[in-house]
Amino acid sequence: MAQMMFKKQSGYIINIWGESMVYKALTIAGSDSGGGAGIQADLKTFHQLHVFGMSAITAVTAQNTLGVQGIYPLPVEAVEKQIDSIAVDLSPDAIKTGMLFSEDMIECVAYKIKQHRWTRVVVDPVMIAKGGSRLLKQEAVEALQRHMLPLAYVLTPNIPEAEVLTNMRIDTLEQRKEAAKKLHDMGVRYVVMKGGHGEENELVDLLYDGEQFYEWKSKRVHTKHTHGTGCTFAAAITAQLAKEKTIYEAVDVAKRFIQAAIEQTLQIGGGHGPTNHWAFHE
Ligand SMILES: Nc1ncnc2c1ncn2[C@@H]1O[C@H](COP(=O)(O)OP(=O)(O)OP(=O)(O)O)[C@@H](O)[C@H]1O
Ligand SMILES: Cc1ncc(COP(=O)(O)O)c(N)n1
Repeated sequence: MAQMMFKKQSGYIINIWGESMVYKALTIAGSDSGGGAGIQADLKTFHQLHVFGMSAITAVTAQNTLGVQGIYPLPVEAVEKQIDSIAVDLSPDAIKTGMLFSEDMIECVAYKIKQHRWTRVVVDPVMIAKGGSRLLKQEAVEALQRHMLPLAYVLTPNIPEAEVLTNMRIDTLEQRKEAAKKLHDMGVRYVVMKGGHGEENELVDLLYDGEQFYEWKSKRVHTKHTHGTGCTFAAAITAQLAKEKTIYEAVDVAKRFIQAAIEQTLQIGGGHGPTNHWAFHE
């Protein structure tokens, strides 16, 4: 869709000629029954950012704020079918991938992304849930490196995920930059390394575009209610890319989205509660 002046109305976007323009984003990820992460976080974020959300579910998790009680991967064929159904009829403007779980699933999703020639692809390399449950099998890490990184227009690792993907230890900002360069060399167009892990009061999210580094700094909110921060942040980037924003604009909105979602906490559940997807308004 061509970039043009527009205003928002009733959730979707009206262009200067009064025509409605609906931007669409697809998430290929796991379902979180608790609603704070995974597919549910992605769809809520797309909706709040005025993008029509679609999903292909890779696995169903029984999950709440206390942890993950069960993981039920879907057959690869079911994921292929969901993706094809969307592709033939509802061509997405941007794609996000989240929990992919197994080597087979990664191969299938990578094949489908190539087959449908989707290029605005945000890969969130989800590996381990907050409570410690594995959302990506150990033996599938290599498949993620080999098949997904070259397809990633944007990769959004947190620091532990960047360590696994680059096989290096990351303690300092310099090491984060070195890891971002490695990930770029592995085929990623834009690396967005999230700085949520750690104890510092100031968080730094880093963007590497192959030439320069850009930093987004924010104040750490001291709360345990951060379930789904990674998914929500990457989904906000995806929504902005669907609307043809640049990567810099997309990260900027995503950063403000997640900051508001963490600050204006909902305080639900007995454990790590979800973020507030209603908090940010564009
Ligand atoms: N306590 C916090 N206060 C403010 N911003 C935060 C906090 N925790 C995370 N963020 C922000 O949230 C986004 C996601 O970062 P994080 O590193 O937590 O991702 P993640 O590890 O994938 O998420 P999760 O821990 O939920 O799996 C980043 O923009 C990060 O800066
Ligand atoms: C189905 C599913 N996908 C992803 C995550 C990780 O969530 P996040 O890293 O955003 O907390 C999760 N807990 N459950």
